Amino acid sequence: MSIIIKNGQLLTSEGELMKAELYIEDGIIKEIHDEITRPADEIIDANGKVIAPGFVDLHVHLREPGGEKKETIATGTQAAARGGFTTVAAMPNTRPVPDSKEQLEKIQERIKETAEVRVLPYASITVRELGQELTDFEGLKEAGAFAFTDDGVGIQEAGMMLKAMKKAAALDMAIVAHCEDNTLINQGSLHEGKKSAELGMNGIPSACEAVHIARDVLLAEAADCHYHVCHISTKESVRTVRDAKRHGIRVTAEVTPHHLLLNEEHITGNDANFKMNPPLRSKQDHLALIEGLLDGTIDFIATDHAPHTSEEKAEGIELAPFGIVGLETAFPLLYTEMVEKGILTLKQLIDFLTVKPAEAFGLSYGRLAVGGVADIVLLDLLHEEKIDPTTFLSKGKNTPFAGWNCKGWPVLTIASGKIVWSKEGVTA
Ligand SMILES: NC(=O)N[C@@H](CC(=O)O)C(=O)O
Ligand SMILES: [Zn+2]
Ligand SMILES: [Zn+2]
Repeated sequence: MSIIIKNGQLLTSEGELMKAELYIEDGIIKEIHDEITRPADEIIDANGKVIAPGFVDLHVHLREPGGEKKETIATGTQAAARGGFTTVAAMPNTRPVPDSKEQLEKIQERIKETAEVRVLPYASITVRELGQELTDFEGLKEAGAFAFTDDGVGIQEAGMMLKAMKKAAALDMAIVAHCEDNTLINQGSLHEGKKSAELGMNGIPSACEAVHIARDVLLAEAADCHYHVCHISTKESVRTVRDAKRHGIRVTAEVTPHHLLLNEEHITGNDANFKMNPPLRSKQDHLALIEGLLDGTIDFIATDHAPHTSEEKAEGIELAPFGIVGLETAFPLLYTEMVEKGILTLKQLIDFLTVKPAEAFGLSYGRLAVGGVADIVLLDLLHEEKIDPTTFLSKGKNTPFAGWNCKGWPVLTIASGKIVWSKEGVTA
């Protein structure tokens, strides 16, 4: 099976767009030139489109097994493909939790059978994510675990975290942390600040996240472990990661599109589509996250795609579960709100969604290179369209961005040399 992408535009390392054509065969990029004149089974006209590496999202919830009402590996990876993502790492807060070799092998089977794009499954740090007993790291690594995390809940005890980090370091694996101290949650559903006061709701203080990061960077230093911070959200957290990096500690961090684009002041009424963990923080936190991304403190962007049913989200802010979807809106939102507004360049944004997450975890994906795997997205930077959750391929429609007018829509996605999604009328 061979494909030629004609008349596209490629970003140079200097960030300039230049005309380019790609020849793909057997899942591999075989040629990149300004013009390619050889036959192929399929010809894609990319006139006016940017050719970028398929995006890499190292934080998604696919909900299978156990949460199939919210999402499945099939629907979640269809949503990924539509959003331009060709690699996603799936969180282990499923039922059952992938906390044994057997459970992870079952998930690998389902991925093989039903996934549209590459799925890297996380394994849990502790049995059933209960924080009491470490899982079988060796067995889970053998079964193909991407890294270890108890996402959804923080590791409460420093002693348990240190043990996990030492074991992970010995296996050259990363510990990926949802940073939340249970004694500081305060039964909150929003950030403790202006909005929680205004709505008369309990708030989650910034320290709830930052104390775990401060503790964990010291533990990572002691264990010489790669420690990764999920969905960083406060200015104190950014400061702590920045300081740890300065001291040579092996820490990386991700930020979500919603924390880059929103803060508590955007929350309208009692709408649970603004409820996620960590919560939307203050305007100052919001600005600190952008600054942290620009100065290299924060390594990359991950969506934390967290689908829930409409019934669950209709319960209002205090009762609904935490989480919003992100795969199908990440690029258009970030392009429109950050690139068009001059906060990031197009190259910076694409790097934060491709080569940066890949580099942080030593993955070979997220680059366009001859001899490399053909993971590609074509982007239409000019086409304007409003975000409409009813068109989502994800089962989750829970987004606070409905109705936002965006440019920069993915129009065709190729994963491992196979067209996995295309906008109507775009394929040859
Ligand atoms: N982010 C969220 O608000 N929710 C996530 C859990 C998590 O990422 O901590 C979920 O699983 O729904
Ligand atoms: Zn989390
Ligand atoms: Zn998550």
